[in-house]
Amino acid sequence: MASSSLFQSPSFSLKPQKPISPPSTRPHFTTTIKCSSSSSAAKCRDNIRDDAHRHNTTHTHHFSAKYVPFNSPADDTSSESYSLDEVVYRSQSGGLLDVQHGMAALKNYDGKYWRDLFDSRVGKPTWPYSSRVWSKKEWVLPEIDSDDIVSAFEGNSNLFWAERYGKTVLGMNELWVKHCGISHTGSFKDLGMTVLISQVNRLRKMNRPVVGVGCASTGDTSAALSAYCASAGIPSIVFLPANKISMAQLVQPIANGAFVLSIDTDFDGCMNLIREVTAELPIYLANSLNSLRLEGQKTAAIEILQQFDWQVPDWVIVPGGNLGNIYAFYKGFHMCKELGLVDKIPRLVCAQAANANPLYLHYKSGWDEEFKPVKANTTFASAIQIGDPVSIDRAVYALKKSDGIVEEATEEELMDAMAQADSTGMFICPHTGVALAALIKLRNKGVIGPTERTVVVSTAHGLKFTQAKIDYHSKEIPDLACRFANPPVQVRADFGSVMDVLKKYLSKSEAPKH
Ligand SMILES: Cc1ncc(COP(=O)(O)O)c(C=O)c1O
Ligand SMILES: N[C@@H](CCOP(=O)(O)O)C(=O)O
Repeated sequence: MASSSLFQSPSFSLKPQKPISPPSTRPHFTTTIKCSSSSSAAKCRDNIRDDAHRHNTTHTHHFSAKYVPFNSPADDTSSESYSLDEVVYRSQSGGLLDVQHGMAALKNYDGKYWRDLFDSRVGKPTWPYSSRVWSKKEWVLPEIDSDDIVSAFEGNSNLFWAERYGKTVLGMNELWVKHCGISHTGSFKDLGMTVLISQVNRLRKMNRPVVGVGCASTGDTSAALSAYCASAGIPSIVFLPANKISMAQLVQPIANGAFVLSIDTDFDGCMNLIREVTAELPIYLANSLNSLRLEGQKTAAIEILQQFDWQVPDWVIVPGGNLGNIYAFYKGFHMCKELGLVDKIPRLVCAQAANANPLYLHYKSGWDEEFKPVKANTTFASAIQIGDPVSIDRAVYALKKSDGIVEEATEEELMDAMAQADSTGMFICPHTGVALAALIKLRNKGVIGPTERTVVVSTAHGLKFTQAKIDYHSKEIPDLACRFANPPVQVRADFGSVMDVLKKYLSKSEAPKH
């Protein structure tokens, strides 16, 4: 992408680095709670993990979960299944797997029980339930010992009422943005990675031969993987497509001590390589091909319902790349319906960049033709520059079951949507721009109505993608008008010059409307 002359950026070499040693064993994230002077010695707590141990707050009622081939009938005991303690990513037929929960045991408790239980855990410094992923532990990894959990108290992300953007740009009263990128490593990947790395931690304590954890990445999975591994003292290995991820994303695994391979290919090439490598070496695969990740990511859907006090929104729009997340959202909503917490699920929209739109093309064919991967072209939404998504079957299933829609956004549409949203007080990533651009199209077509409650899922923090914003506001992007660019004004350092530009600016700006 174009670089800017208006903004000065610090120099940082993208040259491949010397191999970095894996991090040594370090303590996990813990929060120390000091004893008040009046508390008795018996009540005095070292940390919340020890406290949970003492009070056995991690009791899980013997719920269970296992891997089954994706789209297996629920509670089918006759067919292929695997313990979550096995290292397995594919079914015997080579298809995807899914984590299947023992629904009969979960159904012994009604919807109110689950709503009250989940609500009761919000905002308490209790291990591991302070994490909004682990506050749903019974529905995520019911059998893991809480001592094995590696958590940064993920989830609890802002569900933001986008009042001004909704009203002025879309004529909507009920536009909400779920800021999943306001999180430990700046993307929704933390939700899945806490689950996957906790399970790896458990496997390593069981002396299973897992020497490290690896992924291919467009920048966010690698950031989450390296942070959670570093926290648990587990080596991490990341395969990155050279020069295709942002500087802020690149520096994350470097800083967290991952072994970073910068490979001269695209994401799909990296994905093929990590699959081959993890089939040969005892390196555990951390991409969403591994269905454990989606167990954490599905809690974002449950959290949205909880934040709406268990009212169901009409629409949820999710930007899609490797296509695990759209299924994770479906699964979270569907479990809430099946277990009686709510009585319906929202319609889902998957939003793709037009430069990397294999799902959109498949949808436009009426799902009829066989899915064809594409060669993904460069897009400012670089984290979804993916042409051969591993979770295509999961995504199609989720969209069919939720009466869903797929929309696409051109570079101009996604960058304008991002810039316009930023101008109303957000600071979103280009992928969220893709989702907002999809929403604009669906509003213009009358598919989404003005009063329908709509949630746009913001998947990463805007601060990871500052170069894209700099390029836009510098108006340095070929073929883009950059309609909402707001470049800084160069002015001489004297009072008269400053007053001149200020008067010009103020004469153009509108008086506030009351
Ligand atoms: C910021 C961001 N948004 C959206 C996505 C798409 O998620 P998924 O691959 O699960 O479709 C990704 C990763 O692919 C991402 O990093
Ligand atoms: N955007 C992702 C791409 C890989 O997706 P995953 O969910 O399969 O790990 C990234 O940040 O790497």
